[in-house]
Amino acid sequence: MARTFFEKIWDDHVVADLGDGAFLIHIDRHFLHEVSGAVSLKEIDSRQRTVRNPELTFGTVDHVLETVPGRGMTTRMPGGNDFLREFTERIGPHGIRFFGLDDPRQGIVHVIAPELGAILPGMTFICGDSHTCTVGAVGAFAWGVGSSDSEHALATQTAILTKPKTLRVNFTGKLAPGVHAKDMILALIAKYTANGGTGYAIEFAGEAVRSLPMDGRLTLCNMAVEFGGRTGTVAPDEITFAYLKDREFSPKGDDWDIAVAYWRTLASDPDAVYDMEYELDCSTLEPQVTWGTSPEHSIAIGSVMPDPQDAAEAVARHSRQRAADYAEIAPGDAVKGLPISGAFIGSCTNSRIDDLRAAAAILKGRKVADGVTAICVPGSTATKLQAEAEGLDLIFRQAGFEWREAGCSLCMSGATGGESFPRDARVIASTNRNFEDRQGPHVRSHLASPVTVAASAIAGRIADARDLAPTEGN
Ligand SMILES: CC(C)[C@H](C(=O)O)[C@@H](O)C(=O)O
Ligand code: SF4
Repeated sequence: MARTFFEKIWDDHVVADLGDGAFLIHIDRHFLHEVSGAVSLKEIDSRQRTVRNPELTFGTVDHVLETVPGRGMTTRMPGGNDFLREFTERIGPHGIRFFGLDDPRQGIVHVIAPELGAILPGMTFICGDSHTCTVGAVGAFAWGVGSSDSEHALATQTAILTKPKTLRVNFTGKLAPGVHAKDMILALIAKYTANGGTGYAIEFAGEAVRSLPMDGRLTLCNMAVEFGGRTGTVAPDEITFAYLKDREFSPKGDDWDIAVAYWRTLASDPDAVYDMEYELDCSTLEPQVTWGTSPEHSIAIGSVMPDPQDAAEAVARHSRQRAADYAEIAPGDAVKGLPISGAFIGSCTNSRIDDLRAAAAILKGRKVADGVTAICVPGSTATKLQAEAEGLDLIFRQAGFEWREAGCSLCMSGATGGESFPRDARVIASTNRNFEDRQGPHVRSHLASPVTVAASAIAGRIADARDLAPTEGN
């Protein structure tokens, strides 16, 4: 029978059918970070269990770790030191590979896993983190789990799961210059709502996806969870293979050839049937920006906030009104032009080398507006070193951006009292969540691509990078 790409991976990993729709699935790779990882390791230790396959398990520190230059193993998050201490003390004795503070392989889990070739096509991959779906971009089944599932996987190298339905999203047409993967996923979520992908293993397909480099594919899959999806994936192709070749944990020599031959068999059979199909035309897609408190509150940058009363469902009408009140924006207001006091380029959505290159191309020869705190936090130490080797850090610094060490940083810590923007700030961010208080108390976060964030930092207000006059060298 014809099978989809997802069904092929699924079939290859079922250990047992447990009945009532539940399956026992083998886990090929398991990543831990200091927040959820500390909890699952503590559980394992308190029950005196051993880790079944430490060689398939990896750990790093990213969430609460300070990102200012010259940091030590410190955090601003109240109680964060407990996570750092518990995690770093407990991980070593289990023989799990750990990329700590001074390891060039340290960084946000979802950024380092593909960079290291620790996630490969056809694999199953979990982490106690909702954005684990990011790494499905290399052609894997990757999903976020709770700390008890992570504990279960540490002890058994398996997870219990119901089989998700399959959804193919066809991004048709070609992207116009200045329009990026972030715009694709924001527009998709706005079109089909933040629950549009609920219950599905999502495969992103179509011409616009095929021509995206790996960093853009990772951005797409990162926000599959903001779409409600169990996972986001892109079937592997030549771009995937070229990206993975010679990475630290990628197969080498003959093993590489054998692996690629297998990976080529993974794409969906031509007559495979998906449970659902969605479509988004990329040829007319504009850069996106959010106005409210959900990624679903996304609009083309030149358009105005829609009337909450136009939403079909009462729940959506209510949540849009609440979001409008929180964001202090009214129906008919333009988002472009709203003054900002903060700009953040970072997070597992958009902190990879392509993101930093694209933002630097906008920042080169320009200055961040007075009154704007602009911060760039590369997603991994390796990305930071690569950017520095290319001189991108200088461009960021000369423009007036802070250039930080790798980690999650201002992406979420506002909600937990860690690194955050000041109360009431309006900021633009390359992150994935614009929830209330996410980046600080009553901070209003507008989500956009790194180029839109860079252009806005320069303008001091939400701006369209395509409107910038050329500068010398640009
Ligand atoms: C702390 C962690 C468990 C959390 C998540 O699961 O997503 C974080 O990464 C986030 O983005 O809010
Ligand atoms: S960068 Fe943000 S969204 Fe990504 S894992 Fe870290 S806190 Fe979560």
